[in-house]
Amino acid sequence: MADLRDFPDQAFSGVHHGPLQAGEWITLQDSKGRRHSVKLEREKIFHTTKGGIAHDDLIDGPDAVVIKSKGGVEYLALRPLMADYSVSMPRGAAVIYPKDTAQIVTMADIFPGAKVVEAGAGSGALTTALLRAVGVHGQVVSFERREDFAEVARKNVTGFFGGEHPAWRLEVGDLVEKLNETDVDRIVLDMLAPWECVDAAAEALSPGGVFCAYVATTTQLSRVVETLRAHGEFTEPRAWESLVRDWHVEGLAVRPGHRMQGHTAFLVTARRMAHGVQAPRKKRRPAPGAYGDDYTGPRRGDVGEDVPKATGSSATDT
Ligand SMILES: C[S@@+](CC[C@H](N)C(=O)[O-])C[C@H]1O[C@@H](n2cnc3c(N)ncnc32)[C@H](O)[C@@H]1O
Repeated sequence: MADLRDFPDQAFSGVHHGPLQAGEWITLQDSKGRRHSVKLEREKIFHTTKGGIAHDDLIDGPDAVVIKSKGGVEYLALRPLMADYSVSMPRGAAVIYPKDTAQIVTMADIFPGAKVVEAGAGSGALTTALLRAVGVHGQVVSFERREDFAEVARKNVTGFFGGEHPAWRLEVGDLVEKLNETDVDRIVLDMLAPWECVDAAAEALSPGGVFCAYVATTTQLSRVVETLRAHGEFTEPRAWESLVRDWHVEGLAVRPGHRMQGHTAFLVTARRMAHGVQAPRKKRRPAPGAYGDDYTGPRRGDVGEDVPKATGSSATDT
């Protein structure tokens, strides 16, 4: 095995320099912003409605050029950034989009040299970002229970880094059954039922380690948060979502774009307490609709110091 100290800083960053090479993926973008991912191959033609573009006209030339199709239409030819690659690569399972990947890398505090566990690997979009963040001196162990998806992830991740990333191990199987790592710094879960993995995650995480789940629906969100609370040895979970809106900026016409990246999923993070140490919990009122027969405390709509007065007249406010 190679000595990791021999790797230069940019080894396995997925960033290429120098002339475009046969076998590389590039993005061709037309004047309307439509993008096409193209794998450069000798003697191949990229066909457009306005004539073809010969791959050979790009191979051995510089990155970031304008190339014309035979019919005279201009295309911008660029090496893709990681964010471009992750949304255009072949998919098995749905991928995490760059807006959420960015949140995960920062808010789950993925750092160079970290030991990270991830499930499920799906198509490998998040895996790519995790590997880039931990670098060659870190470790990412990805679990994927579907063999066909694991294969897609393997191809996408090695395709991006131009070879097997030395910090990556992909395990085919269920995280709950196969996870036997310890001293894990961060665990990131993107799956249907992350609450089923809370005990296994707690066993694997170091004190202070970060648990992060990405869930699409409010019912999943509620279940994972309540499971973390019930476990006891996690700090109070934090839940949020991010919405991204581009702006149109042209002369005096400066306004929000008409479309935005709205809901994709919620993120939940919590820190692992030391083994045997319970996190202090704020006293909570039962959620509306959860009053038991023997409950005599304040109810929504009561006026009290800690109970906001109900406004409006929805059915749950009565
Ligand atoms: C939405 S996909 C993950 C996509 C991935 N994060 C990406 O960015 O490409 C969810 C994946 O989790 C896998 N999965 C669900 N539960 C799992 C478990 N307990 N252990 C391992 N993989 C699991 C599913 O097979 C599926 O491929």
